[in-house]
Amino acid sequence: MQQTVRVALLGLGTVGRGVYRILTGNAENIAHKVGAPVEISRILVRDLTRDRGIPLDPALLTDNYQDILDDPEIAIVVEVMGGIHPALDYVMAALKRGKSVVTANKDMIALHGKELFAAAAASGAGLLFEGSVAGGIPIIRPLKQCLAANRIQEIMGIINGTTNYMLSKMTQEGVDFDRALREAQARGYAEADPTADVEGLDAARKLAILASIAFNSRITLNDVYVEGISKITARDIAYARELNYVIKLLAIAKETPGGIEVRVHPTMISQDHPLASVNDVFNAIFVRGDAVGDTMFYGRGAGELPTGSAVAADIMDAARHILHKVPGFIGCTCYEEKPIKPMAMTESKFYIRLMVADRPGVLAAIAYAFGDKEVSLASVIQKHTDGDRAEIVMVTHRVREQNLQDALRLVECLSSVDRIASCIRVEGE
Ligand SMILES: NC(=O)C1=CN([C@@H]2O[C@H](COP(=O)(O)OP(=O)(O)OC[C@H]3O[C@@H](n4cnc5c(N)ncnc54)[C@H](OP(=O)(O)O)[C@@H]3O)[C@@H](O)[C@H]2O)C=CC1
Ligand SMILES: N[C@@H](CC=O)C(=O)O
Ligand code: NA
Repeated sequence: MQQTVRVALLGLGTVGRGVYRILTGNAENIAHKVGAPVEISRILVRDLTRDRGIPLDPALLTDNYQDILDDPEIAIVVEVMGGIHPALDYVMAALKRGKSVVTANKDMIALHGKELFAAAAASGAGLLFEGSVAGGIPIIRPLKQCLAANRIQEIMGIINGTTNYMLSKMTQEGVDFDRALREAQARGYAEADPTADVEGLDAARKLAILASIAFNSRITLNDVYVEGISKITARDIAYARELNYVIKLLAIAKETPGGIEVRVHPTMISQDHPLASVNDVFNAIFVRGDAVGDTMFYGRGAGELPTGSAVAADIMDAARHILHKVPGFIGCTCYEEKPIKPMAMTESKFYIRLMVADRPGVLAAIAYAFGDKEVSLASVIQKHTDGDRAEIVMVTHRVREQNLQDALRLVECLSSVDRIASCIRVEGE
């Protein structure tokens, strides 16, 4: 067996603890597979005194990154602290010194991937980020390696564990939004600022990473249309059930003749759809390639050990590359510059819930406004509410986003319409 490969962790929170547990608990198995022992030599944290809840030699801890950067024995830096600064500065500095980097930080990869790949390529260091998308599910490596010979046509999936956990609890147990979020946070699924999860930004960052790899063209967060789940109500969940749908936060990326379509939004899908039964913290990603056809990746999308599993495997890969003195990792593959399709040009079916006056002619006026913008209705449900108000729920046929938004503007102006309570896209039929 060769000499020990030394690793430093930046961060010992949910993911850091998972990586620590796996590298120490499975040390012998890992050493055999790598061909050398892999050992954690240093761990950067903010608070040196906090009880970490794991058997840990306190001498491993430091609050000074220079201790890690200046240690020539440390070959791999594992960034699991999160955020952009100082994580980016630390990772850049490590790559420039020729230390390989493993990270689970999708914020950083989605925003600074290009310069990080350039720095890694310049020094010959590895840069691996399997944990950054869909936690424990292998998806970066399959796209970069196993499916590399394909032209990828479409990616569609559930890629945020927190919101999928929340929507599952809200749908199956009637748990309210705030409690569902608190539970997801207590389980270690949520980001430090959970707004990133509930407003869809975390999924959008992951989709930007996946789409960049899939379509060989740099896609950034700004290119992704994003809507989160904060406006989803118990009423919409109940209507979804009545219509044989379930609501999921879907991430969708497609290569179309009009450009690359990249969007994250709450979506109603049929209860028979394969993604409808993906619940709790589980994620699933459907990938269609021109040669392989349809593939599906499923597993836990967040949490200590599942994410630790992906990060630890990246560490093992980086360690093998170092031992065999080969760069090994696959760098930036964005060799094309493809246009992004404007959201207004995309097409979906829509579920729309309106609060209206309960009087004759209201439905006809609404149907006329939709017809005027070439939006045709597939079904309409009308229910009485208190007094003279009513609730109308409609599902449209497939329509261009621009037409739908134009029609909603007309509907909003009708004196008999109090408000548009919800508008949720319907996919997968
Ligand atoms: N949680 C999950 O399920 C998943 C998370 N990720 C990503 O992994 C990364 C880590 O997430 P997670 O483990 O949940 O985060 P946590 O908040 O649980 O842990 C962050 C750790 O980083 C340390 N840290 C943060 N900032 C600094 C700093 N400036 N200097 C030194 N140490 C610092 C903290 O130290 P201290 O403990 O002293 O405060 C803490 O140990 C993020 O990029 C996240 O997006 C990816 C996939 C899944
Ligand atoms: N907050 C993220 C963590 C994993 O990436 C999620 O909930 O999916
Ligand atoms: Na992953």
